[in-house]
Amino acid sequence: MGTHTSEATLIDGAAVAAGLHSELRSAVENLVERGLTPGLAVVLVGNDPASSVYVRNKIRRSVEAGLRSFHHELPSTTSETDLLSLIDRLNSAHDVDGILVQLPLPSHIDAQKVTAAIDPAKDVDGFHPMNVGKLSLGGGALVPCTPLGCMLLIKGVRSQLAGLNAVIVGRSNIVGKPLAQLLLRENCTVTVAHSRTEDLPSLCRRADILVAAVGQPELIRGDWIKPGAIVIDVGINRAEHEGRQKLIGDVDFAGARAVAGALTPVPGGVGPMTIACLLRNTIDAACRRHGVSSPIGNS
Ligand SMILES: Nc1nc2c(c(=O)[nH]1)N[C@@H](CN(C=O)c1ccc(C(=O)N[C@@H](CCC(=O)O)C(=O)O)cc1)CN2
Repeated sequence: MGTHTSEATLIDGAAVAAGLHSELRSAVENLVERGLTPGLAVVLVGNDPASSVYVRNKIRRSVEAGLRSFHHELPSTTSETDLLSLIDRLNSAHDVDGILVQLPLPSHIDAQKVTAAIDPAKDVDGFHPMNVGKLSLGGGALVPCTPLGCMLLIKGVRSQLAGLNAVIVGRSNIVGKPLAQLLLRENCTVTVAHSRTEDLPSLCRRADILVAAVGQPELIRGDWIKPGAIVIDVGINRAEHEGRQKLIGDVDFAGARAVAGALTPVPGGVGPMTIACLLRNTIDAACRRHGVSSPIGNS
């Protein structure tokens, strides 16, 4: 990536997401004129405070974009059977194109069973085994929203990624694993690191693209970063600072800023892209279900 001397460019995820939202609003307008109003059903079980905020924002953004929005808020005592029968009804509902069950679910409910019960064609989270398989085989999948958002941000910095070394710290089904598939598809050399990886700092120093999705505040230090690298911080860790709640990423922001070429902040980086990509997936799912050409570009 050449010699690096200046401070990293900040990747403004909030601004990119705002641009995407306005593109999606126009796309929905276009579809409504053609007789199709995409519908998104959002299901929240329990009252986890962060999940409640995310769900509220998903509903607000869906309504702003002109989508039909369906909202199901269930108590934390809801049985797995009752949740599965709601999913059954949503699978059969003609006006529902996308179904999202907010995670995490209460511990008495098997999240994998719930995910697998969603019609893969309506699985706008991209978590169903059918979509996971299609993503790894290379086509036609609904792609998980956070990794999709990461890719849009990375490609906004650099459109050709072939041959670059990408290191993802974190192997979750929601972020690390699907993002590895997306980066492989771009011909990156991908390494997925985790808690048992030996000498993580040295591995990270080899990364042209470094993604931190591990849920450990400021784990990635400035001196773990290759000069000029693209650094994507997916971490959202909540901490008390002078009596106030503060969000901290998985990357030491100040340290990284002095070394990286481009860097996402927390908040305002990857997070806002997640909801924008959810709406994008809902529009895609609606177009596919109804055999209508999608008005959204493929970037
Ligand atoms: N069914 C799903 N559950 C969860 C997902 C998901 O993609 N599907 N991802 C996360 C939570 N999430 C969306 O659901 C999400 C996380 C963060 C943000 C966001 O905008 N973050 C802001 C900060 C907001 C704050 O104050 O907390 C930012 O980073 O700037 C949006 C959505 C787990 N569950």
